[in-house]
Amino acid sequence: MGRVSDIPDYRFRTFPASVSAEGTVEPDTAAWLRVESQGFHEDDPSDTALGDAARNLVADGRQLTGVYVDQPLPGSYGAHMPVATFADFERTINVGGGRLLPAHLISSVTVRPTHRRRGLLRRMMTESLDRARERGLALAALTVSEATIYRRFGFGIATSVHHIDVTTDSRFRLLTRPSGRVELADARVLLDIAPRVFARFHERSTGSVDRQERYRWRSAGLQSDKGGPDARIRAALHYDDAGEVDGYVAYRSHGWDTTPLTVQVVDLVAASDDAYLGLWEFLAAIDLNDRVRYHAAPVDDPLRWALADSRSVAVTELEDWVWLRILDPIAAFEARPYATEGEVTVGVHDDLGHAAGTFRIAAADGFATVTREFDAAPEVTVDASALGSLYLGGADARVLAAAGQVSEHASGAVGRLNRLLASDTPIYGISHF
Ligand SMILES: CC(=O)SCCNC(=O)CCNC(=O)[C@H](O)C(C)(C)COP(=O)(O)OP(=O)(O)OC[C@H]1O[C@@H](n2cnc3c(N)ncnc32)[C@H](O)[C@@H]1OP(=O)(O)O
Repeated sequence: MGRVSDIPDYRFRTFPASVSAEGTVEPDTAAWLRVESQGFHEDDPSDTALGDAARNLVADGRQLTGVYVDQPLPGSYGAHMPVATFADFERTINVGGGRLLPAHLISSVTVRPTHRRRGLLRRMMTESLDRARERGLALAALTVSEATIYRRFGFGIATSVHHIDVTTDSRFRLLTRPSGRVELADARVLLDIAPRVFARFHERSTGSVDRQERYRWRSAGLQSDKGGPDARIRAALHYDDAGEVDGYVAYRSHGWDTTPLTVQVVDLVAASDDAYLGLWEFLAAIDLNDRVRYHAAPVDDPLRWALADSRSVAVTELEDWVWLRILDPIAAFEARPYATEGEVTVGVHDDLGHAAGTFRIAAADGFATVTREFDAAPEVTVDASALGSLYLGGADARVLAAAGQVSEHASGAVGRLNRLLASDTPIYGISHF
């Protein structure tokens, strides 16, 4: 063993999450999950929670990266417990017009406090992005704990949500009645229904990221954070006029000791505008309750416009949600739709190289041809992070220019870029990973 002050040699290992045919969590997966829980200040997982979490990772097809030290100090965590965790897996993102583009999702990033700021995150991230690029993926995405970490790796805020508190007293009245009706259900039906309703939401909502396995189990009240069932979860379904379920809400009461009495939305998925408003009408009708709290409402929320008193909705927070990283500008910008015609030449700075270069985006008939330019001067310049923010149309190029994140080299180019990339539908997703 070296001197205790020495920085140890690190061993990086990437392996698939694994559970045996008999249901036993494979030891490396179990150790990785225990370290991840510690990194996010969660309880050390019970056997039930460990089993649930491991099966979810396997169902997601997650690749786990662990960083190991071979000779840990005596009495400290053993060599099987990683000092850092990282996971990646593949899911689609709706990039507009119902086009679903496969993307590289990154989550579960933790580094033990005793090993931080030695470049472990940087190495896990750069190697993961390299693997994604080799597999031909054009986009990477993550949701973040702190907004200061990932810009340096080329990620930019692409979608946002509002946290809202809705007062459900007599002022809550919809201006028009949504079609269909709502009925209560045993939350366990969501195990099957939730993915089907979500798939319809995913296809209609630009910015939506396909969901990981855990969502349906949690919404069905079958997996609490501590493992095992969550008996407080309740559910309601929205039926369209043909009797088909096109929306659901899973919710729980905060209990009698909360003032005002509060119902928390755990998950609300609507595959139609009527389902969204119908579910809100239901939530507002719950008796012995004064307030409904929801932490993933659209920034452009139809509820506010649907109410006789828009002040029933209080926005308590604007949260950055999905951060996008363009790995292949040509494939990414040719995959999304375009509502207008036009062209602009964009220069991209990218410290990691993936999106670096000058690209001409020329859009016509809803599609764009994107070409790499070697001689043409860029009309605007951005870094990779701003490119990720602009990609879906969720960020306004004029606003990013005012913020110093887009530089204009040809008069009017920022306005042209903004018109070219504007989305013809609101940008909204409800998956956190
Ligand atoms: C997608 C997700 O999973 S989000 C969850 C992120 N995880 C957490 O918040 C859990 C608690 N935090 C941690 O575990 C660690 O502090 C981590 C993962 C954030 C950082 O890990 P480290 O190994 O210390 O990062 P590393 O040494 O590779 O630093 C890479 C760069 O990020 C910077 N950085 C690291 N952490 C932070 C931070 N919290 N805020 C701002 N900058 C940061 C470093 O200064 C360094 O910058 P540079 O390379 O440009 O000089």
